Amino acid sequence: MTEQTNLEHLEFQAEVKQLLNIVIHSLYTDREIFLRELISNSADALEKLRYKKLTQTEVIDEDLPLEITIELDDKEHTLTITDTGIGMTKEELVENLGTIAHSGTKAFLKYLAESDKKDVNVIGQFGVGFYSAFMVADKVTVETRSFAPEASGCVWTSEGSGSYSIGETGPLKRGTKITLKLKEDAREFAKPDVIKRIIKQYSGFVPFPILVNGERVNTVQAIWTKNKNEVTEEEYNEFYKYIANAYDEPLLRLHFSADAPINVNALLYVSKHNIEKFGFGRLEPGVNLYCKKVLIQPQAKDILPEWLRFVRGAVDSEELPLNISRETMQDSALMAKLRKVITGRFLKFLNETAKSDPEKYKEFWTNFGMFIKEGAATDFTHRKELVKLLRFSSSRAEEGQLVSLKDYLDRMPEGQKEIYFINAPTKEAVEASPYLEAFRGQDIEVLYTQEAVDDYILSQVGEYEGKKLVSIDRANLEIPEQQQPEGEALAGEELAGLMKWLKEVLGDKVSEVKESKRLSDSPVLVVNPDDMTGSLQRMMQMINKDINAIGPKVLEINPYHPIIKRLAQLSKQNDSFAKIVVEQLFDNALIAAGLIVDPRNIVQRMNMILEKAIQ
Ligand SMILES: Nc1ncnc2c1ncn2[C@@H]1O[C@H](COP(=O)(O)OP(=O)(O)OP(=O)(O)O)[C@@H](O)[C@H]1O
Repeated sequence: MTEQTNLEHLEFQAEVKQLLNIVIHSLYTDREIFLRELISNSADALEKLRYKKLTQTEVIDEDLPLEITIELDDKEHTLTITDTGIGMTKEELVENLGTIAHSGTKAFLKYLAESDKKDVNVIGQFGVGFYSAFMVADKVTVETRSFAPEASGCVWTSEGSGSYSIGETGPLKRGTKITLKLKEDAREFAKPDVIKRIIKQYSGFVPFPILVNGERVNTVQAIWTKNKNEVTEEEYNEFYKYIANAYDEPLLRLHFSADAPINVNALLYVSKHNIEKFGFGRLEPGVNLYCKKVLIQPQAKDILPEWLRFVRGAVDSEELPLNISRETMQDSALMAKLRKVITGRFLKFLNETAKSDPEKYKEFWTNFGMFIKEGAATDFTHRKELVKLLRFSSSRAEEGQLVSLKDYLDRMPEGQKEIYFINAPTKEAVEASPYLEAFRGQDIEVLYTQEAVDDYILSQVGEYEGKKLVSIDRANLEIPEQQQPEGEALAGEELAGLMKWLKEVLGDKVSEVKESKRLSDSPVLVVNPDDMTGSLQRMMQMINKDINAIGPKVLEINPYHPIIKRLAQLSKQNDSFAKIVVEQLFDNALIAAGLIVDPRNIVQRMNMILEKAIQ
């Protein structure tokens, strides 16, 4: 090791410390994945260097071969991995390996806190793979020299506990060398046979030579250009592990080739985990673009629409020019054609999976449904296909069962003209709400949407197979009339008088008060005079931080309900307590609609009502 000067001791950022603590003290099932993480970092560094050379940036040690070498010393118990990649400057070292917590650090900690499996092995997918070295080493030394001609060599060392030191060093060749002093219980990782096996298992597809004690161990195979029957299940899984930086098997896989309208070979995967859900930030696209097996662009942005950024894999087309630049790629007609073919094929594949393996599709939907919704909300071109992939809970579905629009249509009674939905963050809440009363009585199915985006999509789509999609919190809902409840209803002038008085008491909060044809048990209900469903309004309340940002409602009243009948009497004297009751009824109805209501008013009013009740 070279000599170090100007050594500085620095503390790891708090979340990095926490992460290291977990990594060091966890029990692992697959700690050998540390090697894949380090190799993958080296391969990235080499890829970046290759691109620099391609774009004519000046790099030092230009003739160094692009490769990864691993030296094992079974006596000293060390493993050293060296690459001739892009290297790091001192500032980059500090930023990348210590002081700054990347979004992945937080997301990984959150994942560990929330996941039942407490699976440290997924570390690579959170972009903090380097730290996995501390699973097997009690000391890690990084010597590195950036490609930039003016940079100098630097050394970083740490024992993983709290701090690291960093300093400059004598002349180094371009690239990065990482030395692991292996823990006593990890000494097997200095044995060539063990290391060669791990490389074959996880890193067989790394597109740069990997040499172990001088012997080349990986042979790059472009399995995506082969016929399906020439590729084994194992090879598929290995390639996935390489391309997705994963340690487990994929959830879904699609391998296809086509000649028209464009030549393409594609091998695409969906992982089992969706790390964007854990606050990782936006996933980066994960499909590499090749031309005749030569990598043209890693993680190509334009090969798939944004909302398919969770897909991992390889796309190869003979028709792409080798020297295509990122800029020309963006607006090339060729890329647009490729994107169309691949997206169409992938959507078809998802639909087929939903039919042939509903359980698997459900798992996909639970983890990745958010991307399908994003697509349905933003991608007009593919909306029709995406809508078929949407799933909902429903008034007819059992707990955990999911329903598609097609399922709904298939069992809809003859004569029903519309498809009904209501926003329901939870099934329990909506099933206790007044909106369902009329539907329950008539056994008409209602789909439950979960998020505002669902309502947005359904209102944008407007109809499915010729049937209008209607939110049941709309004012002008045409449902068959309810069977009349028993007893006498308020009617005629008394009813008209009450409605007029209610409008006066509630003022601008309501645009209209009318007799309800859909209530059986509840006294009142608020409905929306326009297309803004309750969930969209709730979103507006949150965005504007204003609970009044909901616009006027239509108040429907149940003329059979005792509260309504009693109010009719009290309204004649313009009773002040009755007004309080009305305000409270209205707020109760807003709560039933899932809207946010000022709790202070409610509590104050409730206390007044209680006081009166126990007099
Ligand atoms: N061999 C290397 N050469 C150059 N830079 C490196 C090397 N190893 C790590 N780095 C830098 O350190 C950063 C952090 O590495 P780390 O493995 O923790 O995360 P990552 O590489 O961004 O994500 P992933 O774990 O998914 O590969 C990298 O993004 C890279 O900039």
